[in-house]
Amino acid sequence: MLQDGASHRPLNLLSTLVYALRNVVAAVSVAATLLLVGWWVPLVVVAGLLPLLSRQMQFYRLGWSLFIQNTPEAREVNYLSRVALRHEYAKEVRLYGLAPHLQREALTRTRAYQDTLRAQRTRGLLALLPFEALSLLVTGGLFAFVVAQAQAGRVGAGSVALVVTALAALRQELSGLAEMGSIGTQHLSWFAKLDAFLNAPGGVQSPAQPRPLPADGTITLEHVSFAYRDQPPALQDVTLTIPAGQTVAIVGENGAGKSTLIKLLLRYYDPTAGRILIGTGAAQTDLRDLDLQMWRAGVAAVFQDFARFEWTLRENILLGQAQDDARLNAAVQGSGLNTVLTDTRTLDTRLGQAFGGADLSGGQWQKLATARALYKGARVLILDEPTAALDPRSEAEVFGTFAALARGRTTLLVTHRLGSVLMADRVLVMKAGQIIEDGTHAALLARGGEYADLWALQARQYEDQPEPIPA
Ligand SMILES: Nc1ncnc2c1ncn2[C@@H]1O[C@H](COP(=O)(O)OP(=O)(O)OP(=O)(O)O)[C@@H](O)[C@H]1O
Repeated sequence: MLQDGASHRPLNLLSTLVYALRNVVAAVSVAATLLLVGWWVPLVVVAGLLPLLSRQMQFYRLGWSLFIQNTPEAREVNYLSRVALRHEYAKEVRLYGLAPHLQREALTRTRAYQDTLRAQRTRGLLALLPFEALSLLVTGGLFAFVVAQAQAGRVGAGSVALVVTALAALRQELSGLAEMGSIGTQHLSWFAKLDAFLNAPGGVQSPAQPRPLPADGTITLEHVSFAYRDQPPALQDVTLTIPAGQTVAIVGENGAGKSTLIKLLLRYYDPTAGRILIGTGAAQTDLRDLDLQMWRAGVAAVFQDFARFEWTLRENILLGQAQDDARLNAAVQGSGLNTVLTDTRTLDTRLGQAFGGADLSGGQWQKLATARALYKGARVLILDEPTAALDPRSEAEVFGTFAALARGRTTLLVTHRLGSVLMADRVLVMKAGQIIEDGTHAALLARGGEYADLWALQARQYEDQPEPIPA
């Protein structure tokens, strides 16, 4: 609603004010004309119109409240049309023959909304009728009075014509004023909503007086818990220290809380309880006390659901930073993106269908996202399933690069492919929001716990005779 209004509300508010001013000036001059017949005449006209005007304002207000009530419904319809039209849904929309269903749903919802709107408008208009009749009665009475005066020779025929015109004009101007008043109020309500939105508390904020970034990048979690809004905890009482420069693999079943832990480290959310500290000793600082942009500038990541910017490959890597040829070359080689480049697909090829550009395969996009993270050259590297879309050869090559890249940086690797865990100094096993095992690959295998089970399960899948999956 705010986005839609932004293109026209500010200008419309201004023109509404101008129209309202014009209505006031016109109404005052017409009322002055009527004074010629009698000082009480404009007063009677206004008194006869007031109930109608107040009803009209109510009617316009009703339109606004219906608009607000139906915003969620309008959003549903918008979403349905996005699903029907956007590229990322197209394969499944076609395969499952979704288009007629989407169309039906959108039509049903739009019709329901329009039916409510029509019924409310009809009721509102009918409610105006008695007030309309009252004002006509007053105007008619005045007209009869002026005609009687003319017959008695107290006013001329010209005055009768003047009064008839003035009565109609005054009615029109006052009605216009009521309409402008209501429309103006709607614009102001929109501004009030915009203001509330812009000043809404929530989300993470950078502190007003940030503390300096500690030189040592050790990360400590102290009794950290976190729950998404209205959800059960995704992390529960996690306590952990990751010394600067360590490479840590985080494994565990779906929904265990691995990505949530990463989101907290990037400060997309703050812990619901406990705290995250950066540095060691006296310099140790709560993550919430650091400048947000400064902290994030020191972190590079390849996300599970990395962004596919529909720009050139080069722009996808630089993301607005100045180009450093040596770094760019290292990022292209290190990510395996060099294998994606051809005579016709260079770093300056535009990607994405929106602009008629070329498209990449899932794995090629992933290499591009990796090149972006490598180019950033941060002191913390986060890899959340960074090779999920890569073929085995590319995966092996990219892991070779990661191992080299991880040297000297704190690296967190979230993965389900346990083979890739071997590059890590340490493995954390998560389950139901908690860290249930913590140690080196060898130590965890020797322990014979969850990690050893997962390892054995995955190893069996590569054997010639895998065990049957239990029913
Ligand atoms: N944005 C969100 N809003 C609400 N709940 C969420 C959100 N993101 C994740 N969750 C929930 O939080 C829990 C932990 O999810 P998380 O994504 O951290 O798991 P994960 O270990 O990374 O899983 P996977 O291996 O499937 O990627 C899950 O129960 C999930 O449903």
